[in-house]
Amino acid sequence: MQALLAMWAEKFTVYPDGAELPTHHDHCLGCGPNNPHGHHLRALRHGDGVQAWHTFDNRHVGAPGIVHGGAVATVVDDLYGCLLFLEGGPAVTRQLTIEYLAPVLIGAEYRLQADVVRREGRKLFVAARATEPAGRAVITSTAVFVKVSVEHFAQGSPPGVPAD
Ligand SMILES: CCCCCCCC(=O)SCCNC(=O)CCNC(=O)[C@H](O)C(C)(C)COP(=O)(O)OP(=O)(O)OC[C@H]1O[C@@H](n2cnc3c(N)ncnc32)[C@H](O)[C@@H]1OP(=O)(O)O
Repeated sequence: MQALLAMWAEKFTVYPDGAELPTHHDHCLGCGPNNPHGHHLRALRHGDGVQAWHTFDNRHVGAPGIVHGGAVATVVDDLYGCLLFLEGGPAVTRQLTIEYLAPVLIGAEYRLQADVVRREGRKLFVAARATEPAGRAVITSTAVFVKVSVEHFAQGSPPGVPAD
């Protein structure tokens, strides 16, 4: 676990515009490449924010043909988690809101964008949206993240339980 946390701290560095951002870790539900239930999200720096193109598949279905709202929230939350790589240090979700404006469809590609709206002490106020290729927004979101030290995540590895 300590090695994982040390490796993770190195990910909070400078990324040029357009650069692909790292994953949180291999088994992250949002972006981990080795999580068989995961979304395998890949995010790029886009200006001062992040963007991703994402297609949900049948593992994330809610109503037939339509993505489960919780799966959408997972991806948006993780996209914010990628935005944190541009903020120099980790933070965690304290509040997440999603406006489901139109059904998100299985098999359709969406563009996701997330940006920091403002910083206030330990708090980051962020906003995101997912749009169809033609530009119509299907979801909008806001969230409050609170900055924490890397040690915050050591809570997730109680004695005797492997980190992954
Ligand atoms: C790099 C990370 C990977 C990201 C992966 C994707 C994101 C995630 O899934 S993170 C996992 C889910 N989230 C969590 O597990 C977080 C669980 N919550 C916690 O651990 C704690 O509540 C924590 C650390 C966020 C804050 O704890 P603590 O500092 O004791 O809280 P508290 O002092 O009450 O609130 C912190 C600040 O937020 C403010 N605040 C709290 N709620 C809100 C809100 N809804 N809106 C605005 N501000 C708020 C408080 O007023 C306070 O402000 P200030 O610093 O000015 O006093």
